Amino acid sequence: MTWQLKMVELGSSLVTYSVLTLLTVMLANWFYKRRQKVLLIEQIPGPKALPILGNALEVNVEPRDLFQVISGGSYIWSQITPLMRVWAGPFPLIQLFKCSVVEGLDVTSNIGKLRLSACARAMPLGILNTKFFQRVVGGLGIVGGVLRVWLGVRPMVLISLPNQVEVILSSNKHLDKSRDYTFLHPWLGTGLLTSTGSKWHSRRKMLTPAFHFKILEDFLEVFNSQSTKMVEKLAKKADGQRFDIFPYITLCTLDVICETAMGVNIKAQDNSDSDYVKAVYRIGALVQQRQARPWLQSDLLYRLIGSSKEHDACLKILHGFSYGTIRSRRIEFQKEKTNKLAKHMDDEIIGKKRRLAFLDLLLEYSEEGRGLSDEDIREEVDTFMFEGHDTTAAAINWSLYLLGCHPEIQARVHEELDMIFSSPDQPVTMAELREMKLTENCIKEALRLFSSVPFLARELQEEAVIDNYRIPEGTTVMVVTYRLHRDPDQFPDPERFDPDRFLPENVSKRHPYAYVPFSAGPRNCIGQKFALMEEKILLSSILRKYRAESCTRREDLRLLGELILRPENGNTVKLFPRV
Ligand code: HEM
Repeated sequence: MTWQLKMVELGSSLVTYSVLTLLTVMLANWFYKRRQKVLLIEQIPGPKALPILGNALEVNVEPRDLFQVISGGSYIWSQITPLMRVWAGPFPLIQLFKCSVVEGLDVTSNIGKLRLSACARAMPLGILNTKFFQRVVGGLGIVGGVLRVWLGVRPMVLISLPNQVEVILSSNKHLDKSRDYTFLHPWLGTGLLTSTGSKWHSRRKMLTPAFHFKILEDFLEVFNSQSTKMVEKLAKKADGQRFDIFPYITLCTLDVICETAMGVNIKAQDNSDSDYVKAVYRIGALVQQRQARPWLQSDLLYRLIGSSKEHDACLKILHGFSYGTIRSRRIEFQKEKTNKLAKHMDDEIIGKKRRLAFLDLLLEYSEEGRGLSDEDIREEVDTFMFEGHDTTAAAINWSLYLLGCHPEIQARVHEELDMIFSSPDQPVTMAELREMKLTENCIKEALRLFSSVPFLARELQEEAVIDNYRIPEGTTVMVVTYRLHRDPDQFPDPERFDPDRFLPENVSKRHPYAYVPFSAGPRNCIGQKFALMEEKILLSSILRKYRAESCTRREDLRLLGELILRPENGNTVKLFPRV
């Protein structure tokens, strides 16, 4: 018996020993890999990072200051070297940007010292006037030319030079979105914006034809009718008094996207108090809040101390609306299919062709047996709702803002529009769209200075080499479009609003990745043609009737870089009827 007991004891201690050895080996392996990664990340200059916390204290600012933290912080370091590494806790984040010299900078080496006096001189540039800036400059004192950020234990690398951005955006390997997008999952699921791998590939292939210009042409009617309504609403405001035009434009773009994506006119311009409209706005703010506050990122903590109840209430309204629309369109779709021939003939006789919303196309794909469930369709429709209205609203507002600051350029746009249109109420067709060259260049230049989407982030699935820095797998790389678009080599005198930068002869001189408001490469914006058409129609419909004056000076602008980049205090303008 005793020898048997001994055998059992030996056996169990052998098991314990093996398990412990295995755990030790796994742990050692993890530490070794982690160490390798940290060593690589630490090659990239950046501010000193605390253990565990990394640079989390520097980035723990109000959401409204976060944009300045990233673009402003990157700016300081960019004076010294073009690549910046920041540790977001234990995670590094790297930013690539342009090396340029600011008067007063004391660059003692590639990793130089930034004197307070230099910072004080840099502040009037209007980019750096933030708490973060002062904290970094005052607290860290010496900064390397390149900024890497550790968000806790998470490394981030910020990039903003065209050749560096090309490495990430042109690649077929670096297609995965960073974990910051996961907070959109409850609303958007894994639709085109948030999905990865084979799901993203097959969806992208399926959805690309839905943005063919023949289909977009059908949407002209929606763009025209909704912009007419917006201009009517603005008539009451066109008395030379100051007002915030931002909500007028946003509600119009919301109406446009609802009608084009789901085929439903929610009349947001008439009823901005509807539950759906309110939920769309509120959920965007809640997602942003969560992204900016590390302690709200765990689901459990979000439930305990976050706004999860409000978040869920918004979701219920949003999903309820989308599913309701999908169900009723599906029933209609089935009926129509049965009566297809008769209906087709009716339409032919009265010369009318039914316009299809994106949802109808998805239903068609689903009926063709392409494996799209109602949930799959809902994900895509909600993605269009999310990506397709705030982005365009911001772009139109920024264009109008800049034209309102530059009356001489606005006068040229008025001249162009007067040449193209015989009356201010004439609906826009493809022919007029093609002719609005200066208007389009103004929109492009506004998107350069104030890109609706101010940052893009990818999580590397394999190592990337940027400017001889090896950036390990698992690192978040963030493209800071705001800085990229201010590269003086690509855009001389970068702060100047100059639509002629987009004349073909000037565009051809630039690096293909110098300008990426719609991202670039395989994961670029699928809706960019739609967006430009809509922007041209909405902006021109305002400018055909009114002259705009902006009430905020460029130097007084406060930027709010949340999911979308917008002016913190709205877009206050004065409108005057054109005679
Ligand atoms: C001025 C307007 C717009 C701007 C500046 C813009 C910008 C962008 C950017 C920068 C991305 C890449 C995002 C990332 O990588 O994180 C993107 C992706 C996307 N956009 Fe847009 N967008 C605009 C309008 C639209 C519209 C009107 C729609 C739909 C109707 C749309 C649908 C999408 C979708 C579905 C994606 C994901 C594409 C993919 O990952 O394959 N966007 N957009």
